[in-house]
Amino acid sequence: MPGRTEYLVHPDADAVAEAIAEQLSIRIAQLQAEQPDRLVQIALTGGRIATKAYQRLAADGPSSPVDWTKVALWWGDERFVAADSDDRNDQAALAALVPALPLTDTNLNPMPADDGQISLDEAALAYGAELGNTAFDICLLGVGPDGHVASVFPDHPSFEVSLQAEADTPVIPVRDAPKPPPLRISITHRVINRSAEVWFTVSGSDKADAVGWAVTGNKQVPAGAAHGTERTLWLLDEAAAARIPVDLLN
Ligand SMILES: O=C(O)[C@H](O)[C@@H](O)[C@H](O)[C@H](O)COP(=O)(O)O
Repeated sequence: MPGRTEYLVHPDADAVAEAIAEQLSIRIAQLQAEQPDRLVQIALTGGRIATKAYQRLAADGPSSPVDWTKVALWWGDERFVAADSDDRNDQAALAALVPALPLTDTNLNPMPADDGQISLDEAALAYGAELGNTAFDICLLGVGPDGHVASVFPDHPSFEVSLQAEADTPVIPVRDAPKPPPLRISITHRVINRSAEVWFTVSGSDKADAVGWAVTGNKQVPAGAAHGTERTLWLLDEAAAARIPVDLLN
């Protein structure tokens, strides 16, 4: 069952990135205070706004209220390219966070890269096995202008497969993605929707239609079919929030 939905609208993209970083610090620290004996499970997203938020978290560094040694970082999707490719979603996050925070390999769960040995299908299966039944405390999701989340695209086989994913295939290979590069690995709606909290991170007027569709329950867009079991939080700038019905914002 979907939990409550909340909206935090900020003037511009920089303010949204600040808010994502601040909200993450607060919520992770809260979870750690409540349950000190376990790792807090976070799924990261690629995208410009999330990257700015990671840089902000890194800048907070030692003054952060979060015990980063007790956080597990996952990725919601990845471009199936070489490990050192700038095209990978994890590169920006790792470049910002790892030098600044006490994160070691035990905290990091990047998706497999195309090393010329592992196939796309094997990579998706391997990540699914690593993930197992993990339910994210927070699953961050960027949103494309078409309403895609992770690497699940509208009017594309990935969406149907994502909605129908079985427990033993929580992570899927994606081919012919409409946004390059064409080969990708993605968590499915099964995984997204078992997260306690799903946080959408969105900025820019080109996202306004997609946001409007998603928040009014349009199940034809991947973002509209994604929600947290406890909370779905939209972190947006005013331009991206332009088509959210006023009564939802109040
Ligand atoms: O794998 C990708 O191609 C990106 O990660 C992509 O899915 C991104 O998350 C959204 O398009 C939002 O990106 P922006 O925040 O940059 O608009």
